[in-house]
Amino acid sequence: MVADIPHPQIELSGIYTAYMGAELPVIRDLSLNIGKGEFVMVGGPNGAGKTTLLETINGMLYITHGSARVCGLDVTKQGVEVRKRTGYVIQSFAFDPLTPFTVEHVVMMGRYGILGCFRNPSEPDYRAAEEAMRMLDLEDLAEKPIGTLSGGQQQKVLIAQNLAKKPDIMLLDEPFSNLDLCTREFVSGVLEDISSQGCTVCMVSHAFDALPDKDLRIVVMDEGCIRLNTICHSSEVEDTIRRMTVVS
Ligand SMILES: Nc1ncnc2c1ncn2[C@@H]1O[C@H](COP(=O)(O)OP(=O)(O)OP(=O)(O)O)[C@@H](O)[C@H]1O
Repeated sequence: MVADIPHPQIELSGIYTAYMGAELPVIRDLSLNIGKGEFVMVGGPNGAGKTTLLETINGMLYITHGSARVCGLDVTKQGVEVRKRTGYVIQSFAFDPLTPFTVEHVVMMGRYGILGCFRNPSEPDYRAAEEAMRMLDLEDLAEKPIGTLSGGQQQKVLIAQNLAKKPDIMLLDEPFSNLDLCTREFVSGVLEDISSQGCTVCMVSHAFDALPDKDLRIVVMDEGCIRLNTICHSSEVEDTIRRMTVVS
């Protein structure tokens, strides 16, 4: 276990999270503190509750017991505010080939949640969207219809969309799943940059070959609980997670 964080940005204490209509909670008595700007890898076997953890932090799921504070906000009461400050790249999303939006439209959608209803984007919104596209090297694709892009290109657009929000926390569910090694390294570098600028990065991933060359927090889950919460160098992440998830 790792030392306490004096002012955690994500503060979960004894939480239980249930899906609507489900008899039992998926996450059970889970406590986790994450500090501002940390780079966190969440691992564990299929069905361990990793996505459920991200969606709990984001205020998308029903927390039946315990306390959850994110950016100083009570997740159960201020979920909308939490989501304005949080980017969330969901797992394996693919656009319909006929989706009528271009890449720049889709990236700009990242601004609409914080803009509010019936307000047109203004200069700072266009700037944020352009910067996000530049960071992900998408400028040449800006006017292409999103549905005509490859899976990996669409994945980069979704990351850019969330970066355009300028989030305090970036949650990513298997962001590397469609990416080749070179692109994984590139995206990992972008995530490392935003984390060193103070954005907390919390990533679920089964791919360990393109992590930033530094110490990361590793959270290993199983059956809705945290089995390990430690800090180790990225080169040790795969072994650490493998040791914890080996079938006995
Ligand atoms: N919408 C839902 N309604 C009810 N139960 C759900 C729902 N989504 C997930 N679950 C259940 O919650 C548990 C944890 O699922 P979750 O998607 O969080 O796992 P995971 O660790 O992200 O798995 P994977 O690595 O396969 O993506 C599973 O038992 C799953 O069946």
